[in-house]
Amino acid sequence: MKVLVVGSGYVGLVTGACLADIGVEVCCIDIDENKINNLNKGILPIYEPGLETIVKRNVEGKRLSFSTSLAANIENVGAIFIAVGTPPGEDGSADMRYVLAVAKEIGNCIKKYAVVITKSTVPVGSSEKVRAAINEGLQSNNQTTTFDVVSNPEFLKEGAAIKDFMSPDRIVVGIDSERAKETMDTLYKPFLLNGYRILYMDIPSAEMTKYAANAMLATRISFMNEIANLCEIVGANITHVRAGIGSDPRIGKKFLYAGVGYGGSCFPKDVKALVKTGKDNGYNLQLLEAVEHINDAQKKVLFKKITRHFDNDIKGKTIAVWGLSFKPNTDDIREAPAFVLIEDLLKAGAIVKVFDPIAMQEAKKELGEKVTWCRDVYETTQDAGAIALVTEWNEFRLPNWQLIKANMQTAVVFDGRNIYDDVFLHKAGYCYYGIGQ
Ligand SMILES: NC(=O)C1=CN([C@@H]2O[C@H](COP(=O)(O)OP(=O)(O)OC[C@H]3O[C@@H](n4cnc5c(N)ncnc54)[C@H](O)[C@@H]3O)[C@@H](O)[C@H]2O)C=CC1
Ligand SMILES: O=C(O)[C@H]1O[C@H](OP(=O)(O)OP(=O)(O)OC[C@H]2O[C@@H](n3ccc(=O)[nH]c3=O)[C@H](O)[C@@H]2O)[C@H](O)[C@@H](O)[C@@H]1O
Repeated sequence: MKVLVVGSGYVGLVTGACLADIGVEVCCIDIDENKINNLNKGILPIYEPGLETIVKRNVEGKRLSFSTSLAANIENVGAIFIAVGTPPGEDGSADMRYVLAVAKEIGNCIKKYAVVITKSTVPVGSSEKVRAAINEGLQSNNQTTTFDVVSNPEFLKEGAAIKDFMSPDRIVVGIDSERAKETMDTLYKPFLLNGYRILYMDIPSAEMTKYAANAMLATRISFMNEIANLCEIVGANITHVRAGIGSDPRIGKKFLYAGVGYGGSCFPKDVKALVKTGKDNGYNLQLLEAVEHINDAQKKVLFKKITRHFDNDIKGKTIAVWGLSFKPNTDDIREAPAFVLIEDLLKAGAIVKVFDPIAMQEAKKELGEKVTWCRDVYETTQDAGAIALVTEWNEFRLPNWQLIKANMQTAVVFDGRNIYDDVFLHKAGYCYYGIGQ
């Protein structure tokens, strides 16, 4: 089957590359000419472990191509994935403009039955809007081509996207036609070697499942951050508490790490969008409003600890910030907690030296000359009064603490992800602050 993937960002590229890798003929479309030109030269717009190899293999195998034109590539296509962005609008709702523009374009040029699959994260009711936009395109061209719409939200995590796509826990498919189900079975069954995990359901339930999943995960994180903050006040340790509650299988071990708040392109925007969907329907999602407020406050926790340690005077002090991406193994800096910390440090008059193994190029676009860009963690600590660990990259886990201490004016570590052993660092002569301990 020939497939189009519209939107060659994170989700579009991973979807296109993974489908090509099982033998499907895929063309990835994007309106960003620069992105497509680069992809045609083998330059990827994102850093994602393993993706470059798969893209290269399938381009060479002539199963994967890139283009700016949907119309020029639509002939004999059996399925079209819509994987464009749905950023937050000013009122927090998901901005559907890009999805609907693609739907209309599909209506303008589709000549043969195809299944139109929404992979972008979209609010309940959006698939009907997609259907209407395709029909609008068809009518304005006096066409009567038949098509089906399907909701197929994506659950991949950045940094582990290939594994998540190739070996998914589940594939959620919202559907209202048997013919479309055949297409979805054909495309997805090859990925389900370890059992049958396509969950078919009605379209609104599939759309809601995506938001409910992200909102649940965000809730767990805010919950743990609140408990961590209370642990600090009452003298408990969140690391022990996490182990204690996580070993109950009803709770589970994953996604219980307290830290500096969740970031990324999805949790913040999807929680906001779900709250807005509630409001639009006369329902106040109080829990999720609290989840968002707690997260905003948590992004300020390291700054508060730093200023408290230095008696509210960090003017002229150098602070070494380790990690800029919103989590390790990605260069994505969207809503990354590091930027909230850096802005607060700069406002308070601190000198900020930063290092990230992958995200520096992206971060430079945001921060310009406001901070000192360093080649490694050691350079950040030259004359520094403190280290603030924000992103838990592997290479930050066991640096040469002796060397670092010799560089620093005062040996203080603020560990925003609880990756260091406080006893070990105390012995090494450091003053250590974690989260919730
Ligand atoms: N990034 C992630 O890890 C995940 C994202 N999602 C959802 O998937 C959707 C896409 O997210 P990302 O891939 O991160 O976005 P992105 O911003 O990386 O990529 C979107 C791409 O769509 C292109 N585009 C916009 N309008 C277009 C049009 N009319 N025709 C062709 N291309 C067009 C843009 O140029 C851009 O390259 C969002 O709804 C997001 O919530 C879902 C799961 C994971
Ligand atoms: O809809 C999406 O886009 C995706 O959003 C998240 O994936 P992602 O944003 O890539 O990253 P996560 O690994 O979920 O981390 C999100 C944030 O939560 C933080 N986090 C995560 C786990 C934890 O225990 N504690 C914690 O603070 C991370 O540091 C990061 O800032 C979901 O995990 C994916 O399933 C979903 O498909």
